[in-house]
Formats: sequence, structure tokens, C-alpha cells
Amino acid sequence: MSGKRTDYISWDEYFMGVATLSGMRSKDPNTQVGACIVSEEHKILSMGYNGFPTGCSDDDFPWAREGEPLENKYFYTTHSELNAILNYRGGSLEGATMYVTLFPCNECAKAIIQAGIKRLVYDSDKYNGTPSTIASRKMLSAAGVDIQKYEHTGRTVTIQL
Ligand SMILES: O=c1[nH]c(=O)n([C@H]2C[C@H](O)[C@@H](COP(=O)(O)O)O2)cc1CO
Ligand SMILES: [Zn+2]
Repeated sequence: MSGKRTDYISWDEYFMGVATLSGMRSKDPNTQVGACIVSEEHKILSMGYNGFPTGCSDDDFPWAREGEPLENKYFYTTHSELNAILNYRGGSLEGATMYVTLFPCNECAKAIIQAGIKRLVYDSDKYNGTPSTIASRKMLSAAGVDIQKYEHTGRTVTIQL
């Protein structure tokens, strides 16, 4: 008998958990997104969350969803998926898997494809049916990216910080 623990978290729980934790860094009051990129050997290569680019202060740039284009967040936020891709400085992401807490938009889909990411595991799909996610799905499918919906296990993890 090996005596090994049996209640350890699965790879999917681990990586979606890390993506979720990363999203908790986001200052966006409406939608927090986290992404975690993993190698074929189950090694974490990079992480990201949605926010303004370096040097663009969260206190100076707007988090509003509405109003003039220059006065709301959409021109300024870097999405979690792009941040995770850009945060990787170690070489190629060819063949990697991305775990992301929200299904990617069309712009992130292009970055995912061009980075060579071959598998996508997503959790929320709250913008399903919008032109952006329809285009995203269309491109990811055409490029042969394996798209999987994360299956919740019901496990709750409490971390004392
Ligand atoms: O793929 C995505 N990844 C990502 O990080 N985001 C970010 C950008 C914004 O900060 C926020 C979306 O804001 P909202 O849900 O209020 O429209 O989530 C949004 C998408 C769109 O699906
Ligand atoms: Zn995006």
C-alpha cells in the first residue's frame, strides 16, 4: 500500500483554480477574468488577468462601461488571455493549453491561434451568442483549437490568506 492521498485536486481543478485566483487581481468592477497557460507536461507557463497596460494607472483610466469611447474602459483594457500570452517570455507556446474563466472574445481568439495554443478550457460563457464570441468560436474551430467547457466538480477550496 502506497499510502498516497486520494483527495488531491485534479489537473483541471488546479489550473482553473489558478486562473480564477489570477482573475481576483483584476480591478474591473464588473468582470474579472483570469487565464493560465499550461504546457503539454502540465507545467504552468504563464498567467494573466484583465487590466490596463503597465504605466496606465487604475486610478487615472476609467473603469466605466458606458459613455464616450475615451471615457470608458474598452479602449484601454488588456484582456486576461492576451496578458497571459504576452507575459510569457520563455519562447514558444506551441501545443499549450489555455485555461480561462471567461470564453475568449474574437481578438483574444486570434492571439490564441497565432500563439500556437491548441486547447482551450473555459468556464463562464456569459457572452455566448454575441457577434464577438460567435466569431471567436468560428476562428478557433477553423484553426483546430480543441475547445472544452470546464466541468465544475463541486469542490470548494478555502485558502486562508
Ligand atoms: O475574453 C475576454 N477577456 C477579458 O479579459 N475580458 C475583460 C475585458 C473587460 O475588462 C471585462 C469585460 O467587461 P464587461 O463584462 O463589463 O463588458 O473583461 C473580456 C473578454 C470578452 O469576452
Ligand atoms: Zn478578449
